[in-house]
Amino acid sequence: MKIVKTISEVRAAVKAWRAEGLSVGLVPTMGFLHEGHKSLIDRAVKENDRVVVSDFVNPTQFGPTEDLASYPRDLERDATLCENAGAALLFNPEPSEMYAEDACTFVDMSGLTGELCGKSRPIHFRGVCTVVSKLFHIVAPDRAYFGQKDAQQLSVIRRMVRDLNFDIEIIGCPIVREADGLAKSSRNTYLNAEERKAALVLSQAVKLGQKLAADGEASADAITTAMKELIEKEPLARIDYVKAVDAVSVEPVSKMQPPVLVAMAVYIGKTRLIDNFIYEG
Ligand SMILES: Nc1ncnc2c1ncn2[C@@H]1O[C@H](COP(=O)(O)OP(=O)(O)OP(=O)(O)O)[C@@H](O)[C@H]1O
Ligand SMILES: CC(C)(CO)[C@@H](O)C(=O)[O-]
Ligand code: BAL
Repeated sequence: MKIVKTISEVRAAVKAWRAEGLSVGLVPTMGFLHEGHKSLIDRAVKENDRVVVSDFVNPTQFGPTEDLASYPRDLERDATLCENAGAALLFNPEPSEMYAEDACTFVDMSGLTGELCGKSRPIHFRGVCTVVSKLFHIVAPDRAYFGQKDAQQLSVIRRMVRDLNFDIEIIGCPIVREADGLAKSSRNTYLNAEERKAALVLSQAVKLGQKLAADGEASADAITTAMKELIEKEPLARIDYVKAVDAVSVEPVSKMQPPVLVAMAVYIGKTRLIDNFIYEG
């Protein structure tokens, strides 16, 4: 596996593969890779001749008071995981390689981003759409892989690909969890032992919501209220949002008319974690 830092090196590698008629998969990440990322890479390796993993903590998707500076990084460990998983190329650019100092073109969306993380992090999806568009242009993959853990991101990327006619298949991959249920996340490393225990309240709320929906509760409000009540019992937890939305339009729903995305962001101490489930009926 090659580790490259420039756009021209990525383009040269992809051009050579294309000349051989090979297919290409892309797994965009912000690094500090774990089993969740590995599940995306594994799937990409199965479905494509060559896989590119991007490892870039994208500054434009972080708000001014967010954790850009402290976001965990470990390129060496990431490279080992990617190589063992069978990736062909790890793209780890510096911010200056991705963004000219006078860059003034961004990809923004007027829908799908008004609720959930888009509401709490107002510039977030503009940054995500911009960097993912750039990665799509740089790598020009056949398929790109995203986790269901970032459910709104997946809906946003699907819509962007449709609206901007990217000729790329978007593959959504299921949430990978720790043995006790906590969704794997690079930000879990911020948690101390007490917070790690408290963080279980997110997956417990997911399980409760799933059970209520499966048992036939038709009111989205009844489900999210029960989930909030459970989370509020945990003293270290502070709810950012727990909300039910249409999984495609990301607009709030009152009835559990599938497909419904029930998503949450919860602070455990200072760490903001997300989790969700989709009710398919
Ligand atoms: N537990 C997981 N299961 C499945 N996919 C995941 C999981 N965690 C992250 N991903 C996916 O990996 C890709 C890269 O995500 P990212 O690098 O932000 O990882 P992360 O661990 O979610 O980090 P963060 O702490 O920022 O939430 C995204 O498509 C994301 O949805
Ligand atoms: C898609 C992504 C790599 C864009 O920076 C990021 O938002 C992430 O890791 O989910
Ligand atoms: N996986 C989402 C990246 C972020 O929180 O910025």
